[in-house]
Amino acid sequence: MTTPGHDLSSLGWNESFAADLPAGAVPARVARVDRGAAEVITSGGHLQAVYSAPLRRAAAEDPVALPCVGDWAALTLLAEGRYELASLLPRRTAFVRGGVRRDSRGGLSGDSQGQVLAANVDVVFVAEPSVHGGDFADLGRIERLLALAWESGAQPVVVVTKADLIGEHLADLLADVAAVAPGVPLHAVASLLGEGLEVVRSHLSGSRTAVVLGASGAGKSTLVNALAGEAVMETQQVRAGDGRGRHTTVHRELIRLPVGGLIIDTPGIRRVGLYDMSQGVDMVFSDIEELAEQCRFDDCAHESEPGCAVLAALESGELPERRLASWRKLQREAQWMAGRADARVRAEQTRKWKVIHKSMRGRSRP
Ligand SMILES: Nc1nc2c(ncn2[C@@H]2O[C@H](COP(=O)(O)OP(=O)(O)OP(=O)(O)O)[C@@H](O)[C@H]2O)c(=O)[nH]1
Ligand SMILES: [Zn+2]
Repeated sequence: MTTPGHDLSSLGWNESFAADLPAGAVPARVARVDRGAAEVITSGGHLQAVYSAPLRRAAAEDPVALPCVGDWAALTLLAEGRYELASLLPRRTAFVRGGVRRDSRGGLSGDSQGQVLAANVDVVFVAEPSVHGGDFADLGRIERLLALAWESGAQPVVVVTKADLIGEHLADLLADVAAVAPGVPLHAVASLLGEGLEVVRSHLSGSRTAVVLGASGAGKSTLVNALAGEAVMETQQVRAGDGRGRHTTVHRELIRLPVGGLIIDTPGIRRVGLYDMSQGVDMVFSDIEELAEQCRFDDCAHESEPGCAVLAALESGELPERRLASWRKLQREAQWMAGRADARVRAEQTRKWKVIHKSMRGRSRP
């Protein structure tokens, strides 16, 4: 095993990853990916590493095997002095877009055509403004983003941003948000005023890696800059102010904060709220799942069944109507998405059979 420089631990390297590193390989974290190559950070600095032939073959079989930002990779030194990205260390967590099951996460044998958007994320900050376009924080959006966060395997943390805009009603709002985020740390910040940042920052200690999910204008970039203590991300004001488009700046996807900790920010992660989720829904609504276990019938649909614990909780006011509706809506979405993933697997199987048939026909011909 190579002894990594102290640099690597600031990138999130630890003994657990070290135990997975093949003998003689050089560890590196993927900062950005291109076609067939990745920009990685080693203890020696940034370098480009081309994918090995076995890695490319595995990726052709299943795109989940493709390196993505946040991955830890094993590099081997080629004769010409260049580095090759030989393999990926098993992922601890992953944001996967498109129907890859949890058990295949990070493995090299996903069962459908998924795409990994970010790997080895420890913390997911769900950013929701206290006030947004005249409305109060959107509880449904928080639930949806929490589902995605749980699905990834990372620890969700809800951050109510722009707390200065709601004034004296903050405590009431936080109580509402806490009710839709059982068991999830909840903080309020006013990034522009530098308030509430310390406790949010503490989730990054030990060089942990975070992503920030939230709607456009939720204050994600402002939050990251405030956490960093300097401008590491472009905010909407900057973009509007200097009139330059985003394309003019070199956009970093793995951002190391000067105060410690890392942030992954990619276009894919920015759009992740529009993608799918499934098991995450059960975790966000653990209170309803627990109620459902007490229903008289195992297959209770919580519509009109006698002895339904969910309806009883609704009746008593213990379970807010809005939350039940939100649960039903997200469940329907998750089912629809799961159905699409199944369809994709079926299409894939059909394709494989066609290939096999073709080769068999080819063989029987002279
Ligand atoms: N009042 C107040 N405004 C804030 C605060 N944080 C951010 N804003 C403002 O909200 C707007 C959006 O902030 P950004 O940080 O650019 O939002 P974003 O989530 O990164 O937006 P996208 O890049 O579009 O996804 C900017 O005009 C910020 O100045 C805050 O703590 N208080
Ligand atoms: Zn029921």
